Amino acid sequence: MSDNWAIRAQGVSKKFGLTLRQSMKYGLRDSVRKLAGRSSTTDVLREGEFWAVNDVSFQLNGGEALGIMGVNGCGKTTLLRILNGVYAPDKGRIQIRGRVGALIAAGAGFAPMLTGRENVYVNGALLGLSTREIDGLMDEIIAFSELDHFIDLPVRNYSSGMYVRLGFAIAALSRPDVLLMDEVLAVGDLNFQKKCFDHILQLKRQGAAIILVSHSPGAIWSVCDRGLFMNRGSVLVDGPAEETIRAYDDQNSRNAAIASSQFERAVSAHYKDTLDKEESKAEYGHSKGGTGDVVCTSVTINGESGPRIGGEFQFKESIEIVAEIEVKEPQENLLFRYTIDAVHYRFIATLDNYEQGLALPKVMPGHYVLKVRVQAPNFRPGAYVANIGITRKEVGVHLFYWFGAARFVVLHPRDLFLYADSNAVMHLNSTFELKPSPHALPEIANVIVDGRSQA
Ligand SMILES: Nc1ncnc2c1ncn2[C@@H]1O[C@H](COP(=O)(O)OP(=O)(O)OP(=O)(O)O)[C@@H](O)[C@H]1O
Repeated sequence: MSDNWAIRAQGVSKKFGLTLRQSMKYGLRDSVRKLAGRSSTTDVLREGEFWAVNDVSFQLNGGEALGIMGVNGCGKTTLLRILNGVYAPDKGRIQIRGRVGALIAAGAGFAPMLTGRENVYVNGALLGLSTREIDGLMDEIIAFSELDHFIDLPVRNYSSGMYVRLGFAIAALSRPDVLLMDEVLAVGDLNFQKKCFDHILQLKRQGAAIILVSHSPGAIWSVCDRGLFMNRGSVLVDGPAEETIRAYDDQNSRNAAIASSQFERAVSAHYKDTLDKEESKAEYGHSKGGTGDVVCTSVTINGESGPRIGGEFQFKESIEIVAEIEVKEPQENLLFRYTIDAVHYRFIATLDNYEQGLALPKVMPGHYVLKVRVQAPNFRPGAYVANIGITRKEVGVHLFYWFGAARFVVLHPRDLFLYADSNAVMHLNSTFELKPSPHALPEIANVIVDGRSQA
């Protein structure tokens, strides 16, 4: 194990009570037990408590940056607060070498009645700087934060962006050995964010250990070498930044699928009465309808080896959509059409038996299974929904429709995308080529040949 470590966390856990009342009751009880010299109950969960951070261990060396990702409420900020000494862990041990600069919540740690300048002195002293050192840093802090004459106004009048500017300038310019940054940087405007990231990278080059909590894959990608992906207080991935980003993307895709189906169920329940009567409400929630001459009783999406629990597929994995169909009256020129929705867009693709070369001039009453195989679909990682519509070719009336009939998730390919972008849904097969221009210097021409670097 390297001796250049700046942070060591071993089995760190922190629990909270679900209600303030309960937390206060347990807190009081624990204090009394401590005073009476009895063993503490901090390392077990009592009724109404949960682990906000659960058995987290990692080591970070000087000059390394660690990104922490995870959905809201998974324990990222609590972990930062433990590292910063705001919370004592209920279990486990933290060791930190050197001065810790932290920006965890906008405005936290500032006395509202004091001016920005006075707060710099207070915070600088808390960081262990002498008054002389703070004097020496003051101009740099004012210039970096771009607060100008606002530095002499009480901070209670600051905007949230101004809090962040001052908070970052104090934390990052006080020559920290460890810098802890929460998502709060996103409050600043884009120019300021860029300046902060440049400064963070500079600190890293100078040997500081950086921990950055962010929901932005771009921020993690550009700053961090390693990442932790957290879920419900625990670390599920501790690895290269790309692995962490992919785990986070995959979880977001799954959550989007679950949230959209829950939303749909809630709206369906709300509209249930009207739904049964109305026939042509083309929205989620009014999810099924039509004349009923043909009905589809189930839609499942299978992978190459059969049904997929959770509807999860690898990127470009072929899918098979299987529908159970009941035809109640003889039908001519039957048309089955699937439409696919992405998280932000409706109807990004349609699949229709006529377009795909299957004419159905006459279909007699009975039960059928409709199978549609899609070879290597080019959906980017994300969550998708399949809707089915059944009509006759020449008649516009829907015999049946079902919005949100099935959902599936395309997982992040291990080695292709850096991160998913929920606005981009299609992957276009293409080739990239980089060749030296005819005017290139001979050195460049020797390095790049047909898009491949040569040693
Ligand atoms: N002081 C507290 N008292 C009780 N519960 C708390 C407290 N602070 C955080 N929690 C709970 O602990 C869990 C983890 O919260 P935390 O703020 O660490 O999550 P997070 O991953 O930083 O979320 P976000 O991405 O929304 O910032 C949440 O369920 C939250 O409600």
